[in-house]
Amino acid sequence: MHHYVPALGGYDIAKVHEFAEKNYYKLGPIYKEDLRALNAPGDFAFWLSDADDIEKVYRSGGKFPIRGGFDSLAVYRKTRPDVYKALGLLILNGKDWHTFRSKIQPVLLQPRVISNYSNSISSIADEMINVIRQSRDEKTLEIADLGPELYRYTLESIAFIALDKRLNCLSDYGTTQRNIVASVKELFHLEATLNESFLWRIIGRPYGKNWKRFMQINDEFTSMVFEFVQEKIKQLASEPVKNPEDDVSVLELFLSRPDCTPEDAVTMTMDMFYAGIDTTAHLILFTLHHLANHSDFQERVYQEIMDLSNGTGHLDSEQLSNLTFLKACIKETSRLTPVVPILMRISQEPIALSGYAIPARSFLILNHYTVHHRPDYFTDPLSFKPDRWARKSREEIKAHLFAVLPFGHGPRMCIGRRIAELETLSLLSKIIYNFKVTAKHTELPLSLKIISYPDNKMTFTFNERQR
Ligand code: HEM
Repeated sequence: MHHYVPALGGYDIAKVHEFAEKNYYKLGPIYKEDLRALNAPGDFAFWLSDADDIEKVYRSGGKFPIRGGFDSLAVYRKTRPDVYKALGLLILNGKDWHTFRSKIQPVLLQPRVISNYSNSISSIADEMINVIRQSRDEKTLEIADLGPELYRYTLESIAFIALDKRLNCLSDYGTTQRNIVASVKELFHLEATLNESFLWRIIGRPYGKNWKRFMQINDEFTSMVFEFVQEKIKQLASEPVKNPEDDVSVLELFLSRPDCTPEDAVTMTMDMFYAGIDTTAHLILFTLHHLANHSDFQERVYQEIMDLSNGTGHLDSEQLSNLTFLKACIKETSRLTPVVPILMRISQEPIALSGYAIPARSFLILNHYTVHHRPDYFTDPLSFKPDRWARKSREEIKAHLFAVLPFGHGPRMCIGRRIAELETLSLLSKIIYNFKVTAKHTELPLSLKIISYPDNKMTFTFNERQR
């Protein structure tokens, strides 16, 4: 554990995925860390880099798999019982988690509900294409750092899906919008920074300047979302009840459930802001990086878009789901440079892994990052090869089904998966239809702050395609 002591321990916590990979080669597919000095809910962490073990852990979670994380957010939400009557999906465990998830899952994971948004997300993606055009350097056609621009797209999309509300982060990017985008980004970083603090673990609560700022931003966002939800409740009271055949928003669906309170709707929306902005932006960013570095694959994606759209570039939700080669590129991106490289479960019962007896209440660290790069699972593992996900070659290489799971697995699987996929396919298909993209960097080093962040600015050049 001493490895993690800041400055002295030698581990850079932001590079823990790289240490874990080195440790796999030194110590094997399972090794243990002593957490007793950390006041953690479990005594030991077990790092797992074998896909069979990972499968066993996912399958042994039962109805209520336990996951840790978002500890600072949990402390904050407990200070606001006026709103956070339930702590939300990111934080809850056990039966309370299951009760909350049962209200939300039928809305967010239903394909029809999310595909209803495909036209709106397509318009938001069109606005993002304009942002790209306008943000380019006039002469070089380069955008020095695409990341911050993409957060505008993912925030706008999530706000629209969750709240039925356009924030105008793309078309009318004024001071208010800039503040919202900056605060959302800061929130996630603060959560990660606060949770890394050694002292927090010892004294049992977050503290200091970062904590104050974290509470302030959370308060501001909570009030904003609460207001939107109240507005919607008023609107629903004054407008006739919609025909169930009509398009109904996620917020209306939440509010129309007898078991879902306005506070539940606020909590879920806040979770969507937390978990749905940086993640999706990074998946788009990382995929674009690989396509920009492989012009042959980029051309294949372009041809696929041209074929499916009859040259128009416009694809409906069904056509988007038929972009099989682009989907393979996204999957290969998730393997090589995952947005969520490491996941976690807390064991509820003793479990045997790689021949060892692991006690209950242990942290099981699902080290997908290392699994993704193991040469015995993937030939030429450090190369970007989307064709390995084509149905035929997948059968040939017999990729372990639990090796690459970008959205997790089982009852706790990402509840925003369908939204993330819609946003990602919609924007990437429009980018590749409109531009030939090249990248300044060939490497993509990542740092971990709950999810992966690129170490460098992501600089791309966007040349208009000639048709
Ligand atoms: C590319 C984008 C995304 C990736 C890679 C991603 C990945 C993940 C992963 C790996 C988990 C944990 C699953 C597990 O423990 O088995 C998760 C959970 C979650 N995600 Fe996502 N996610 C993405 C986008 C989104 C979006 C857009 C939303 C919001 C709508 C969202 C909301 C959530 C929530 C609320 C949870 C907690 C679910 C629960 O514990 O019941 N995610 N996500």
